[in-house]
Amino acid sequence: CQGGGPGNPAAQTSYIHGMPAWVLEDFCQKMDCLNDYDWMRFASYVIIDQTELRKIKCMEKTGISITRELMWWWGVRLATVEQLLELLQKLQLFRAAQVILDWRSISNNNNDPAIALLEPPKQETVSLHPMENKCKTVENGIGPSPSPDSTNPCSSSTPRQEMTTELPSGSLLWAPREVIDATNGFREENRIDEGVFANVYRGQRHNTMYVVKRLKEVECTNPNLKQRFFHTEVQICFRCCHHNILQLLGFSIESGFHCLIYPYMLNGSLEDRLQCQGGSDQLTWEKRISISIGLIRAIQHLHHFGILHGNVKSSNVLLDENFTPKLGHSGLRLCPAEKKSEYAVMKTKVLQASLAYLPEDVIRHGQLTEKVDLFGCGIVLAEMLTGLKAMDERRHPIFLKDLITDEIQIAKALFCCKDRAFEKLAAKEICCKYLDRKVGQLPADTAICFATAVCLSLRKKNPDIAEVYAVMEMAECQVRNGSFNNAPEETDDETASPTNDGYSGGNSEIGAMANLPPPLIRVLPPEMCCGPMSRLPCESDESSNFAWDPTEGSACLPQSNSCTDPENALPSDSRRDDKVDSGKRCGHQHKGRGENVKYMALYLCLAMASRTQFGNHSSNTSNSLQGDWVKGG
Ligand SMILES: Nc1ncnc2c1ncn2[C@@H]1O[C@H](COP(=O)(O)OP(=O)(O)OP(=O)(O)O)[C@@H](O)[C@H]1O
Repeated sequence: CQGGGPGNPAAQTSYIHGMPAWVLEDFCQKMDCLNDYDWMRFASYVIIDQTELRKIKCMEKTGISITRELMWWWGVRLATVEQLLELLQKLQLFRAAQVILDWRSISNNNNDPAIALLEPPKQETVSLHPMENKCKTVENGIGPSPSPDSTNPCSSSTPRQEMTTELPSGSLLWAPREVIDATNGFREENRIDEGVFANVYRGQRHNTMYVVKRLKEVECTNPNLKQRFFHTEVQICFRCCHHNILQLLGFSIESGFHCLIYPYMLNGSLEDRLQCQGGSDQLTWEKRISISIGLIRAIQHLHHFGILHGNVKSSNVLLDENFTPKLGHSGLRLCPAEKKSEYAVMKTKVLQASLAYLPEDVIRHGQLTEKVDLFGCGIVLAEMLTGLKAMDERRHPIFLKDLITDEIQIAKALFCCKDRAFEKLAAKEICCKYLDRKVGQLPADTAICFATAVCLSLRKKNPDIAEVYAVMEMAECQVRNGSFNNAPEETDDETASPTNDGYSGGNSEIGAMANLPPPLIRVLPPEMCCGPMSRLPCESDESSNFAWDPTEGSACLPQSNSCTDPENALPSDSRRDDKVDSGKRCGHQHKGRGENVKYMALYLCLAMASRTQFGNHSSNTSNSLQGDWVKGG
């Protein structure tokens, strides 16, 4: 907003979206006071599509300023202030026009022809009767006559009261009775789940399945909070019409219950499908990649409209019958939680539920930015890539985000800080160690693309969703163009050779990845596997090159062989069970992140040795280190 305040010049601002907030506020107030007829008449010039218009009009029931919504709709379509003034003039809505004129006059920009055309009214009185208003102004000669179209109410002697507050049938506003009928009176059998803020019920109406989210009574001192949450949710839903965003089909706000009605997504949540809840099949790699792309698109769309989601997590990604992802939403995250104490309870709940998807700084400062959504998206992508839960109390570390960020940190420490290539290295490491082996084979370059997208999403500084999208698109392209076996692998004896493993990617980004040194873990001595860094895979055969084997998912196998502790010998099929738990099996509790740092220096040395091996380092120390390690291994 260029205006910013009443004293600021506004001459350059010609788009509606550039109007200062105080002007818009005043304008909306004036417009919202209009009777239905006048308002609808104005709105129908702005939005021709009746469905769109109905959606906005519907929001009036929730207490939202419908003019603001209308202006938003028009504003994002780059409507100009001149167009708005012209329309106001045509419809003789002088009070509202005056607000804009006053603002424009501050900037001494009265040369504008659109403004010159519009004479402010001398005595405008707003009648509750639509016709009265219209005819009076014309009779008084205030302003030019509206265009003589057939719908002009003043052209007819009989006032037409076609505008009513009643919505056409199929309204988004459900009567409480309809909601109760659809959910069998909110019967327990219809309840799908209990979210943090709402109970979720399955419902049926006219042979269509719905999901009814009934908001819980929130333990909060502010009675308006629920109302506000509801409004935000409705606002987001109406503003965000996108293939990958869950559509709001209706709402009900009467009789003490607030319900939001959505389409029923046949395949439930992504979280449930990744964990094969109810015995569902594993999601194939194709599906996982296309879900990732859909999710990124949804977030991009929201951000494009200036909306932050704040609650991106796999349980909020719903899958329809074709496994098309639909991002569900929770407007609560839009509450300025840091400001008011009454949000405290909710804030705590939000954090508890979403810790696994939030970056550290947000947990500490509670500031919601676009970065937060991308971070959450990155964790969802990581869940799909690894098949690991975002939070697992039986695992160390509990949070998947820590697992991934540790890898990124380690890779970052190895490279010069400014070198972006560390993300590619981290991606490779992540694939080696944590790629979901239950799903079947995934070409190495595709897997690394996937993992790179995860790393890019978790960037601390300037993460770029477009970059994440581009990398995932690359992965999708590879999947579409190449054929690979997606069936879960039964045996683990097929090891890809470096020549046919997909690393020869030519000039592409993937090709660039191919030039990276193989995972650093290959130079770890076996005893390290049982040491505090036992979470890092190790390789017992020092003479072998790194060979990508998606069926194994790790270059360090067989882990049991390389451990000096015989108790750690695991049957091959139980190895993957919980890779991150391997330290425990080795008789060592996995160390916390702080402890990891202690070993970072050691790991760094190893890494330097590895880089030397690939011609990146010429230090003697490193050379000798490398020699020692390789010999030692
Ligand atoms: N439209 C839908 N179709 C099918 N299942 C749904 C739908 N919406 C929600 N669910 C199911 O209900 C669960 C709970 O949804 P809900 O969005 O209320 O809670 P949540 O995402 O776990 O938490 P939060 O309240 O923080 O968003 C989902 O994980 C999903 O399994």
